[in-house]
Amino acid sequence: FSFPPSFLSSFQMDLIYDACYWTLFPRSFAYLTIKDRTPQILTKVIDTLHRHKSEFFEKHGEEGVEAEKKAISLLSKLRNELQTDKPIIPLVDKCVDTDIWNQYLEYQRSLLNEGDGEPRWFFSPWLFVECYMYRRIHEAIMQSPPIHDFDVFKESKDENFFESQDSINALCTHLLQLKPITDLGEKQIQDEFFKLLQISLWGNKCDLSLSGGESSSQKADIINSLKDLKPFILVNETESLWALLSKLKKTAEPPAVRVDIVLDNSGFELVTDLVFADFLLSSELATEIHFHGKIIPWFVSDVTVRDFEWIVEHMKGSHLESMSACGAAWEAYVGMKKWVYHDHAFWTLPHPFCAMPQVAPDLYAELQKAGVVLFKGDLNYRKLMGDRKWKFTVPFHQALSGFHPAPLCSIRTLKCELQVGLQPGQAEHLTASDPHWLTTGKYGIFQFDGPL
Ligand SMILES: O=P(O)(O)OC[C@@]1(O)O[C@H](CO)[C@@H](O)[C@@H]1O
Ligand SMILES: [Mn+2]
Repeated sequence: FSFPPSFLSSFQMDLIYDACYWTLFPRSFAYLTIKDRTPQILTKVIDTLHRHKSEFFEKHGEEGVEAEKKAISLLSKLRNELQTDKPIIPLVDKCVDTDIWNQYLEYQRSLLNEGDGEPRWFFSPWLFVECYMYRRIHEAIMQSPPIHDFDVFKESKDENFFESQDSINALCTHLLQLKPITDLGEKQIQDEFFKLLQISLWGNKCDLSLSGGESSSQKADIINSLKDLKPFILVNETESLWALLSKLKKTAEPPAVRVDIVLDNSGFELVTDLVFADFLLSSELATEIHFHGKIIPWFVSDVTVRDFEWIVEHMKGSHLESMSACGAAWEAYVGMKKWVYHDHAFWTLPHPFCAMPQVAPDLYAELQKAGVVLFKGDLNYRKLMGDRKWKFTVPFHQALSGFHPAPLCSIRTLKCELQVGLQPGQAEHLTASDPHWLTTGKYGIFQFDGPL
């Protein structure tokens, strides 16, 4: 396709360029994601369906095999649309979010109307097309009953969990050794708080969409690596979170502190989040934890309710003692409603979070009940920041564009070109020493936006 597209005036080009990350700029990370990574993920999905053919037959007979063929043909069509830069077409399924998706596509169209342009795969905001791709995978499966609830990414998520067993067990052993946590001194509780928070941060390295669906499990000894990893935390505002939680513990009236965690990836990362959540309860820094996950398979490794339940169950059933002890405790937390799992269609829409009060007021009201909300991962960061091309030194609060349901934190490793809240010169310095610092997941941030 021609670049830059001939129907755009240079004024429109400037507007688009400034607004957010677009897929049209060759060599940008956004462009490469759509060009290389997403077709690879689609091919893997098709292959997964192929490999489950006999399972579909055993379960559903000939109908199952027909459904598998249908899903594969829809997915091949999708891959072809992407690779030949076709226009983005409306969804045709009938899910709770179908209309909102199609309205959003209409809105994208209206932005380009003047130049008679149309949103296409390589001519759209990156966040929009990338989310759309996963929504179309879901549509293909949904339209292929009786295999409509097959999770095409389940296998890789479960594999990540099994491959990380040793690290998981070491982490659980560490947590159990601290108990009863209320017997520890204040200083030790604080040290462990920072430690487990950093583990949850580095757990975010293990996502499967950056690796094109290839295995990305945790094999190293994470607890003993924290010291070496510390210099890679570019913004570290963990002290502010500690200060807020210790204050709430002393002053909350009635004495209840709710912490919400907007989850990212299943497998090792989810376990690090659950270990931290367990620590918050056991140290009485929080009295209830609310988790938020996705309603459909998303960005390969993101947590759905099935993954959440599967992990707790497999932890409990593990032959490794520490894992099974943690699994049993976690199942009990769920039973006592000290741990509550939520999901909401908003998390799998393409909207930035500043649109939440309008698009999903119920979810916004839910988050307002929290003492603090922790957002895990890179995609949540992109949505918090509206996937806009902010200057590196813009304050985190400003880039949130008014999104502030409660005090909040972002805990993410850097996997896209977006980063705010850096010191003047910090980005330039990083670029000089490590040109790919923004996209490899090697660096992390812990950013905090304080009380209302
Ligand atoms: O949200 P996560 O799991 O931390 O990361 C998801 C992610 O790998 O997907 C996109 C690339 O396809 C990137 O924006 C981002 O790095
Ligand atoms: Mn993810």
